[in-house]
Amino acid sequence: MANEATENRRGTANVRNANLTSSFDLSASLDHSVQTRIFKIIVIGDSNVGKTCLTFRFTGGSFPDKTEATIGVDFREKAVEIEGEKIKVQVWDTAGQERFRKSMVEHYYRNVHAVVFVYDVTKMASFQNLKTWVQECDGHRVSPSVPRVLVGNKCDLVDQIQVPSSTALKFADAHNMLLFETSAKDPKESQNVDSIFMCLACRLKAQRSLLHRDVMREDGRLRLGHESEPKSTCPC
Ligand SMILES: Nc1nc2c(ncn2[C@@H]2O[C@H](COP(=O)(O)OP(=O)(O)OP(=O)(O)O)[C@@H](O)[C@H]2O)c(=O)[nH]1
Repeated sequence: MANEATENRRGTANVRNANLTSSFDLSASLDHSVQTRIFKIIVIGDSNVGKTCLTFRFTGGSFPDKTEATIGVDFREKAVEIEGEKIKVQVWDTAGQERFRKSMVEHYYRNVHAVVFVYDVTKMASFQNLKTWVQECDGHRVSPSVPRVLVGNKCDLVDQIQVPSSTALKFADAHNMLLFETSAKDPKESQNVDSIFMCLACRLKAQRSLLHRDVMREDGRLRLGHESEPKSTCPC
């Protein structure tokens, strides 16, 4: 069971597909002072799509009254508990504007564990630009096996939606991503926003357990014990 340590809420994701690859290289950072693993998740996409608001909603549980364009990067962290393990989810809210990201891009992608691509469902251009964001990510040698999710934000603006779910789903499928359609603004969507990050955290934890088990298999000694580990209960 995946519990959020700070709020004890569970989210059910508005997930539109589920075909992520199941193995990837994960070497989560460790906060040595408290022996807590840290998962680094970066959030990228055009300026104004709502990256800051989504990260705020997840880490602080609210929608900010006012935001300004992110310069460089903002870090936000949230302590969560997954199957009894305390984990820090470290969210890197990156700048969408080119002039505010130039000097930081290398840092965004270094040792990243998961990537969240965001577009604005009311701005077709922000969806079309996703291919550029994917190229940038690939160009920084982020392994294709690092989990990626696609988030269509601002679903509360129902009368202004320009990007049909079916179109977004095709893109997500083609790029091996889960698709979430949600709103950082609508409080009713709060659990869905949480689910984006909790889903990734659960996958990262599960993948790491798999790697551990595989290592044990190679030396043969703990094989049976690890095969009987409980399976992950990832919300997606
Ligand atoms: N209606 C609605 N507005 C939103 C939502 N999320 C964000 N906004 C608004 O969209 C604008 C941009 O939000 P930000 O979170 O600052 O966007 P960003 O992607 O971080 O922008 P950069 O920092 O420039 O990359 C702000 O005016 C927010 O209030 C949402 O879910 N619904």
